Amino acid sequence: MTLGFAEIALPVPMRGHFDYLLPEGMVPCIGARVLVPFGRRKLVGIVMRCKSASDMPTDKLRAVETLLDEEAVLSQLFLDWLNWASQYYQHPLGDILFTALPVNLRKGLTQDALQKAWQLTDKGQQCDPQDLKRAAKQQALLIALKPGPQLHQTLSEHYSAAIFRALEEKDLIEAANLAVAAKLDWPEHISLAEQPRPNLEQSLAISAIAHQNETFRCFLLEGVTGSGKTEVYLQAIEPLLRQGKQVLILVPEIGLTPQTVRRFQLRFGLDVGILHSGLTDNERMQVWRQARSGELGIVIGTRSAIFTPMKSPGMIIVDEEHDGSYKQQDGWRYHARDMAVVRARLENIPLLLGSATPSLESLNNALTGKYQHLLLRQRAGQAKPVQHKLLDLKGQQLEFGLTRGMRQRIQAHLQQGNQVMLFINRRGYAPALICHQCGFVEECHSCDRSYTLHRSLNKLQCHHCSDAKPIPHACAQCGASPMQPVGMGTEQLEQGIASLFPGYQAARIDSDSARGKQKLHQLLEDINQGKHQLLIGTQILAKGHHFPNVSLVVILDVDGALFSADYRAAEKLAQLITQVAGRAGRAHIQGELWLQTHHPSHPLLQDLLNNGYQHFARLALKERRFAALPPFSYQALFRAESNHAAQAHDFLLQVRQLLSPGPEMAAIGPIPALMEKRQGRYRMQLLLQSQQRTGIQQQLNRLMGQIEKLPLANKVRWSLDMDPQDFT
Ligand SMILES: Nc1ncnc2c1ncn2[C@@H]1O[C@H](COP(=O)(O)OP(=O)(O)OP(=O)(O)O)[C@@H](O)[C@H]1O
Ligand SMILES: [Zn+2]
Repeated sequence: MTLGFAEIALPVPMRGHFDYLLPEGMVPCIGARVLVPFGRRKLVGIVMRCKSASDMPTDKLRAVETLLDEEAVLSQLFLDWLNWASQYYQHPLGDILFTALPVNLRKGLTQDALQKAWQLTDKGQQCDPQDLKRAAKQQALLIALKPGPQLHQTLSEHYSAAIFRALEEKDLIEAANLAVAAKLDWPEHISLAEQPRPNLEQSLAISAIAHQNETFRCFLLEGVTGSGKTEVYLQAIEPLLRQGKQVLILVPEIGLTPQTVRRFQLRFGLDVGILHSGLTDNERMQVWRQARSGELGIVIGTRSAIFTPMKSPGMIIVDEEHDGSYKQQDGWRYHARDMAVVRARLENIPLLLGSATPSLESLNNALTGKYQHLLLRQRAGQAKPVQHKLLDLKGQQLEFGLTRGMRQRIQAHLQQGNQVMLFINRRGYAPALICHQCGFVEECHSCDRSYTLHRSLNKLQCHHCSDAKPIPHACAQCGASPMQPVGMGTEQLEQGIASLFPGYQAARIDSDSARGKQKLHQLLEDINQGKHQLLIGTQILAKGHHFPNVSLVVILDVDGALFSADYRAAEKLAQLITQVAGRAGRAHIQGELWLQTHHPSHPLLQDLLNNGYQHFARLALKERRFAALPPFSYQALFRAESNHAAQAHDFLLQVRQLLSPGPEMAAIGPIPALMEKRQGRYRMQLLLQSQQRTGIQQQLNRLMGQIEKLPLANKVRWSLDMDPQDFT
C-alpha cells in the first residue's frame, strides 16, 4: 500500500488539516516540515499523517512541493501535547504548532547547525594531485579533501586564505556547509562550586524531590521571600544533571537577569541556554537546537521557552509560578505553567513550581494533595523576617507623597548606609493634566482615559494605546493657562527625592528608564554596587531581585488596588505587596516595609500584615469556594472589539444564543469590559462559568465551528480566553 497523501497542518486561522498529494518517492516523517502551495501563496506546513486515500477528489488536491526535514521538528510527544492544547484552548492546531517553533523554522530555514566547509568539485575529484606538484600546499589541500568535505575551521589551521582562493579559482574546490555534531560530554565537566549547607526545611524539600525525580510529579515549593528557593532548585537538579538529564527553568519576563543566569552557570560550571524576547531569531534557533540535541544541560527562559525540546528531559521548574507574564495575552492565550504541567506528565518527569506567593490555583492543588506541598517558612542564612507596618495617610501633610515621619525614617536608613526602595505603580510625571479654572482634563479620544504627563519626553502619552501629543500651553477648553499636573508618577517622585534628600543618588527603574534589557541590567548592577542609595520603581522592582543592602521599602499608595471590580485584584495586590516587601532585609540587615494608605483598617491589609501571605491566601481560597469562583469553578471569556459598540455586543449575544446556559454552565454578559474603550474600539465580554471543566468544553467543542461562521465573526475582532486572568 502506498501512502500517497499527507495531512498537513498550516499556520492559518482555520481548524483541521489540509490534504495534499505526496510526489512519487517522497516519504516524510510525522512532524517534518514541507513547503506546500496554498491559494496563491507558498506555506510551510507540518506533516501530521500520511495515508493511502483522501476524502477529497484527487484532481482537486495539490501536491507537496518540497520536503524540508529529514528529521521531524516536532516529536510525537510534542504533537500530542500541542494537540491537547488545541482542544483545551479551542485554538487552531496549525497556529499552535507554529507558535511552538522558533521563527527560523516557521520560515522554512534549516534546523541543522551548519558550519562553513570545503569540498572537491567534480573537476577536483578527477584531478590528479600530481598535476599540482609545483604548489605543495595546494596539492596537500586537494589530497586532504579527497575522502570528503571538511570544516573550514579545521582546515584553516593548516592552510592560508590564498590556498583556498587558488584552488577555488581553478574550480577544484567549492564552499559547502557541514552539519556539526552535538557535543554531549558536558555531564563529565560539571564542576560544583561551593554551596551553602541547606537548612532543615530546604533539606526536606531537596530530599522529597530527589525521592521522586524519575517520574511525573508536581511539587509546589511555597517559600517566603529570601527563603532560599533558588538554592533548593540548584541542589535538586544536581543529581539529574550528573546523569546527563536536562533541566528547563521558566522565569518571569523581568526576572531573567544576568544575576539569575550566573547563579546557575557558576554552581555547575556549565553553559546555560538563555531564551528571552530580546534575542535574535538565530540566537533562539541555536538554543532550540542545542537543547534538542542534548548539548545544553540547563535552559532558562521566559514564557515561550516552555516549547524548548529536550533530548533527555530531567525536570521542569517554574519559578515565581504566580507571575502574570506566564499567560500569553493575545493570539493563542496559553498559560505556560499549565502547559508545563501537561508536558511534564507526558515526558514523565517532575515539575517544580516555586513561589513566595503561590497562585490560588496552585495552592489549592497543593492543599488538596494533587501537588506535593513543600514549605520554607524561614528566611535563609542570617536574614530575618521583614517587619510590616501601615501608615495612615488621612489628614497628613504630604511632600511628594511622603509624610514627615516617613521622610525622617528614610533619612535614618540612608544615614546608616543602607538603601531605600520607594514603590509606586505609576510611571511618568503625573497621571493627568487638569485645568484649574474649568476642570478640563486632557483625554485620549481613542481610549476615553486621561493622558499621562511625561516631562522627560516632553509629551502627553496615553498608556492604553501608543498615542502621544505635545504638552499644551493652555487649556483647550477655556484658554486659561497653564494646565496643572494631578497625581504623582515615578518621574515626579524622582525629582522630589532629589530635593528632599540632597547628597544621595536616586535611580528610577520603570519601563521608560529601563527600556532595553541592557539598560535594566546596568541599572541593577549599579544598584548592587551601591552607586544609588534610593531606588524608585514600578512592578519591575518587585520581581525576584536580590538587593542585599535594601533595608526599607515604602509602598507609597495601595488604595487604588483595594477597590477593584476584578475578583483577582486582592490576590494580585497581596502578591505584589509581599514580593515588594521581600526585597528588604535579604542579608544581615533588618528589613522594614511601610504601606501608606487611607484605609489602614481594610481587612485585606490587616490580614496580610498581621498574618502574612500564607494566611491571606488560605482565607482567600475559602472566599473563592464560597463564591464558586476559580479554582472552584472554571471560566472561559469571549472578548469582542469593534468600532461600533453594537456590533461587538450583538456578536456576543449571538454566541450566547448558540450556547445553552443551564445548571451546568452559566453565561454572564455580554457586558462592557472593565476598560470599555481602547484605541477607538469598544470592548465587550461574555463570561462562561461552570463547576466542571467539561461543562464548558463540551459546549465549545460542539459550537466553535458555528461561532466562527457567524456573519459578525468576520466584522468584529474576537477571541476566546480559557482560564482568563485579566478582565480589563
Ligand atoms: N542554606 C542557606 N544558608 C545560607 N545562605 C543561604 C542558604 N540558602 C540560600 N541562601 C542565600 O540566601 C539568599 C536568598 O536565597 P534565594 O535567592 O535562593 O531565595 P529565594 O527564596 O529564591 O528568593 P526570592 O523568591 O525572594 O527571590 C541568597 O543570597 C542565597 O545564597
Ligand atoms: Zn489611547
